Amino acid sequence: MLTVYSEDHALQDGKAELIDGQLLPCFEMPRRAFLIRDRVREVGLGEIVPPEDFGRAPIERVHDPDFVAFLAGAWDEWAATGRTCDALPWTWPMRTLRQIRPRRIDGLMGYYSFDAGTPITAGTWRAAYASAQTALTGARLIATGEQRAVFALCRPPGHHAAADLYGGYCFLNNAAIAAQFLIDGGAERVAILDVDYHHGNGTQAIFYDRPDVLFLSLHGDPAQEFPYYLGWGDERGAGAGEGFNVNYPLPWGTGFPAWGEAFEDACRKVAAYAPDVLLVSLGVDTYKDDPISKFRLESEDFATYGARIARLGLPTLFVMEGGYAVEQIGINVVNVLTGFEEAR
Ligand SMILES: NCCCNCCCCCS
Ligand SMILES: [Zn+2]
Repeated sequence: MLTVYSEDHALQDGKAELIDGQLLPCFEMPRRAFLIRDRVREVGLGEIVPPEDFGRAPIERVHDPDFVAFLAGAWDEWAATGRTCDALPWTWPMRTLRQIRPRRIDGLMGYYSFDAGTPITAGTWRAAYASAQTALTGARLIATGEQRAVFALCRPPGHHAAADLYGGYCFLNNAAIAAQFLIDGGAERVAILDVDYHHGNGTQAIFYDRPDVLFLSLHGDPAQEFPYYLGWGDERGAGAGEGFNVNYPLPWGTGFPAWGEAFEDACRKVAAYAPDVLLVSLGVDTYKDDPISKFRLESEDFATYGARIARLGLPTLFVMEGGYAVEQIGINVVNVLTGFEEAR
C-alpha cells in the first residue's frame, strides 16, 4: 500500500493546550507522524511519496473562503499584536450572543473555533495545508485507478473541522476535502467511515444534508465525551441527506466485542450503500492505553478490523486522524493497514 506523507506536518508543533484546567504540552505532536512513518518503513508497507499541490480550490469546495483566509493569516495577525506564544481562543459566541465576525484576532479565533486545545502557531497554516494536499493526493491516486488503496498520513488531523470551524486539533477537514474532490471528479457516492474515538462532528456537519456522502462514526458517547455537542444516535441526516448519517455512540470502557458489533453494522451499511470509494477516518485513539480516551481496543484488534474493511472490496483511502498513545501509534496504525493488505 502506498503512503502519502509530507514532512511539513512537523511545522505544527504547539506548545500547549488547555486541558483539565491547565495549559499542558500538546497531545497532538509531531512525534505521532514520525513514528507512524517509521513503522510504515519498518514493515515495508510500500512506497512513501510526498503530496502533490492542488492549491486552495479543493479546500474551498468544503471550507468557507473567509475561514480559509482567516487560517492562512491568523498567525501574522496574532504576531502583529506583539505576542509570540501560541495563539489560543478564550471566548466564544455562545447562546444569547451574536455571530457577527469581529475584527480583533482574539475575537476571530473564538468566532472560528470550538475549543482551546488547538493552538495556532507560525507553522500551522503550512502544516494544515500540506495535510489537506496529502489527502487530496491519495484521492487522486484512487480516482485515476493508479492505486486501489492508499494511506494518507495526514497531520494535523481533520475530522473535527467543519466548513468554518476549527478545534479538536483539526483545522482543515482532510477526509471531507478528499471526499468532495472524488465527487467533483465524477464519483456518485462516497462513504466516510470514522473509527476515531471521537465523533467526527466536522465531517458530519459538512455532509449532513447530502445523500452522495454517507457518514458513519463509532465514538465515545457525547453524553460523556468530547466533542459533547454532536454525535448522538438520533442524528440521521437532514433533508436529502436523511438516512445518510449514522452515529454509533458507545460508552466509556467499550472493548472490541461491543465495538466490533457496531463496526460490523457500519460495514454492512457501507456495503449496502455501494460507494465508488470508501474513506476511512483512521483515528487509533480507541486503543486501551490512549491517554485522553476511554475505549479498550488491543493492538491486534486494529489488524482484525483492517481485514474487515478489506473484505468490503472497495477502493479505499485511509486518512490519518487521532491517536495519542504515541509510543504505540505506529504499531496500531500499521496494524490496520497490514490487516487490510493481508485480507485483500
Ligand atoms: N480531556 C480530553 C480533552 C480532549 N480534547 C480534544 C480531543 C481531540 C481529539 C481529536 S481526534
Ligand atoms: Zn480522536
